[in-house]
Amino acid sequence: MGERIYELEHVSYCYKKAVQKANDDISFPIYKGEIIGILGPNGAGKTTLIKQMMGQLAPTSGTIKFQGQDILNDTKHLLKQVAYYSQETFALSFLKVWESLYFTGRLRGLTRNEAKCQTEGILERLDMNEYRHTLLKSLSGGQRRLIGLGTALIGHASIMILDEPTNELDPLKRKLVWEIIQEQNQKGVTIILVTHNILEAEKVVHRVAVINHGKLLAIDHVTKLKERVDQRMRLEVITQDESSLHIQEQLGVFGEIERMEDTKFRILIEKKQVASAIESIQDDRFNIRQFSLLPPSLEDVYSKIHEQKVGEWL
Ligand SMILES: Nc1ncnc2c1ncn2[C@@H]1O[C@H](COP(=O)(O)OP(=O)(O)OP(=O)(O)O)[C@@H](O)[C@H]1O
Repeated sequence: MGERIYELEHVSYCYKKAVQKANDDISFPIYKGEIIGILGPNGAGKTTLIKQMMGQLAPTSGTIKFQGQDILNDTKHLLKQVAYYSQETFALSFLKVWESLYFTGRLRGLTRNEAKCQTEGILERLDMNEYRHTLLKSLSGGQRRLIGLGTALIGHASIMILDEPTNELDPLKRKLVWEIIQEQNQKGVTIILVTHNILEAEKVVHRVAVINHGKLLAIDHVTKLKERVDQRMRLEVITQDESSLHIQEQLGVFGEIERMEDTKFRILIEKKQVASAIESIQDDRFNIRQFSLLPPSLEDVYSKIHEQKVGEWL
């Protein structure tokens, strides 16, 4: 699997006065050059884990090694190599957009010229040139997030930790961010990504770690995880309003059916029956407005993992 950049060994964290641990005995490695997604519901412990990986919180127990050394022994070494995109950008609120990028670059050791040049490149790439003199606090939530990503990009760190980089972004900006993440990875940057956007993340991440209630529930390559869920194809159909009342029974003959919304159904179909099912549903009596055929997805994996007992997917 290659060089281990991070090694988490039995990492736990308990906030003062908290009843439950925010992280509970988490162990896994992160490899050089990968994009690893850390998934889990609200309050699962993802941000706490990342703050520990940045040396901002010391584990209550367990160890986090960065390039073989306990990170708490040398956080300066870590900070030179890891760019962290946090959900909180308060510290930069009173800077202008260009200043937030330029000074972050200077803090990462860039010369004036390098910082200036990279600031220009990033403003261009993020399509934020027209806001260069605006204070960060006066930007919209999504625009602030983009500049937050910009501050992670400047200085060419070899590892990027991104906490919810697509939150609050419109579809085109989300697409841009996923493209930038892939571009960075192709240049050799290791990317650790926290996101709730499983559908979109699936297209870029190599491995995922799923956590809930502070515990690691699963960690593996996306393809390996997908092999462990129901392999039937998902045929999703949207019917015309008037036919939807009886349609469930009729469509049910093709496979296991689930009503997702009033006129939207999902049928699990054996691969060999897909062709005949698609031909049949086009008959007028089904009144189908739209259909799509999907293989098992990371979202299916995610749902399944949460239905099962802790430890069953490890
Ligand atoms: N500063 C804090 N003091 C006390 N408890 C905290 C603090 N920050 C987080 N917690 C608690 O720790 C647990 C994990 O929180 P964390 O922010 O790590 O979750 P998360 O997975 O990042 O959630 P989200 O997806 O909502 O951002 C939660 O129960 C949360 O209430």
